[in-house]
Amino acid sequence: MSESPREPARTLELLPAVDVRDGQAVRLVHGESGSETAYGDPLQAALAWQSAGAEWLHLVDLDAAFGTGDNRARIAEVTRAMEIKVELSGGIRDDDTLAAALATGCRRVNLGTAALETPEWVAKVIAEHGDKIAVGLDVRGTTLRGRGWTRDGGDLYETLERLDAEGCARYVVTDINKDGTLKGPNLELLRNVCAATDRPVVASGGVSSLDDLRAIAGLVPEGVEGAIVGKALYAKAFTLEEALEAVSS
Ligand SMILES: O=C(O)c1ccccc1NCC(=O)[C@H](O)[C@H](O)COP(=O)(O)O
Repeated sequence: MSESPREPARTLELLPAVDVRDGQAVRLVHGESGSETAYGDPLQAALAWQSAGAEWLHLVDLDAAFGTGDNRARIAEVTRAMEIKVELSGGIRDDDTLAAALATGCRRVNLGTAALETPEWVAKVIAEHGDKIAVGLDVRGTTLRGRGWTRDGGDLYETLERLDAEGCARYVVTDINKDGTLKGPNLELLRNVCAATDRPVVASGGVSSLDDLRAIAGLVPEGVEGAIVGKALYAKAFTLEEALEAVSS
């Protein structure tokens, strides 16, 4: 085992996103319910990213995140069909939803609201499941947002310090103001989070170009491990093959 939770710097991992609402792959703007653009069958989207060479899939149950139902069966079907690693997000907040998520065979889950509202439970599952648990730090400014990003949930850096102390293995950091906008990632936020923790960070939200991915890849030595890419792939700003090539050196 390495002394630091961070592995030595290496190639940026790319996680194409499939966000599921009402059974369909969609993209939102700023994560806002009602701002959906639909992109069809989530399984077809996921299989396309896998065929294009992805090693990870970021799969989100938006209905579970918003409390408007769930896509549990669809999410399980997609996860089971994947040969690549899957990170599951959205509405995982208690023993039942965590057990259902892990039973799909996903590689890890991303907890958001629970880390803000039920910190004792999150500490317990971090202790039980180790690096199968990541925490999503979804922020506007430095204020965390939960319940599908609709409610304030405390200060980013105070929460990060607490989760670090509890042994959280990694963080998925999203600037909500950038998410789904194609306005570019918040590199300053990523740098600041990397400076505040020794755990790996997965960047999410706003990627619009190959240059954005190269800029995030430039933060690998500071602790960024991966980047989630949603809208840019669906909008065909670049292909996943081009993205993988751009971050491969
Ligand atoms: O991940 C969640 O739990 C979530 C909850 C509520 C709204 C959105 C949520 N996730 C969105 C994503 O993870 C996006 O797929 C990701 O940030 C990609 O963003 P972009 O590249 O800007 O499309």
